[in-house]
Amino acid sequence: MTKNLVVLISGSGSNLQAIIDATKSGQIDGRICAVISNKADVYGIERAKKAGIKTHVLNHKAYASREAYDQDLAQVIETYQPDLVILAGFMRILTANFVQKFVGKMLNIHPSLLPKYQGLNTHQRALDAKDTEHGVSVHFVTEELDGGPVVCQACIKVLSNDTAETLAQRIHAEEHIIYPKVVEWFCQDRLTMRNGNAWFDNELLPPTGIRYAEKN
Ligand SMILES: Nc1nc2c(c(=O)[nH]1)N[C@@H](CN(C=O)c1ccc(C(=O)N[C@@H](CCC(=O)O)C(=O)O)cc1)CN2
Ligand SMILES: NCC(=O)N[C@@H]1O[C@H](COP(=O)([O-])[O-])[C@@H](O)[C@H]1O
Repeated sequence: MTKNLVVLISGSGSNLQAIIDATKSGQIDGRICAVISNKADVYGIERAKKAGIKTHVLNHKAYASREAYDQDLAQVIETYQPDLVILAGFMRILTANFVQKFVGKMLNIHPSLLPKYQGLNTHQRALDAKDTEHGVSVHFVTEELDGGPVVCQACIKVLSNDTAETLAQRIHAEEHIIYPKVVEWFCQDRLTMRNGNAWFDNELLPPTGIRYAEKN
């Protein structure tokens, strides 16, 4: 059964575009019912409009508290009765009350090999630590920031001349492959979150999830 998807963004929306393309190609058996951004004038909104997808802008700066924002955000999302909420570069920390409404059906993509480098500025942190490998993780969202069970990771080698920008470019390429793939699995009912763990085809996934092919 085609799943209802709602995508949350804050910026360029290249991961949104990858998921739009994957729904249009039939890779993902899902329909993006709405795209919601916490920032106006971001290219991700243009991408959604070009694809004929309903858009909402909920500016967090217009709210007195994170709780108040999250209450309105949840209300908008729930009107679409989503089977899956997809955070695609959504840059707001979500409250426990919000997460509880969607736990087990909310995914995030994070630009590090979790549990390394939860939070922000992951590429520079990997360079500063002189890591030889870096990568991206797709995980279920829980109250703990970037601490939810990992579903899938893609790994890249860090090159001697890499900068945060060149790492981000190469990580983006991996993101645009693994995020649509994970959403595809969820829409096939192959992926679940149970008791704080991620399960794939009824097998418990390891803490680092499924490792996508090693890439340079
Ligand atoms: N409760 C949760 N909320 C969110 C999760 C999560 O796992 N649990 N994932 C993040 C996504 N994310 C990293 O992948 C992330 C997003 C935003 C921040 C952050 O520090 N945001 C600041 C504002 C930063 C800004 O506006 O540039 C904030 O919210 O005050 C850290 C990590 C999404 N939410
Ligand atoms: N902490 C969350 C975070 O940093 N997410 C990162 O934001 C970018 C969004 O790009 P996009 O808007 O082009 O999809 C992506 O690289 C994603 O991993």
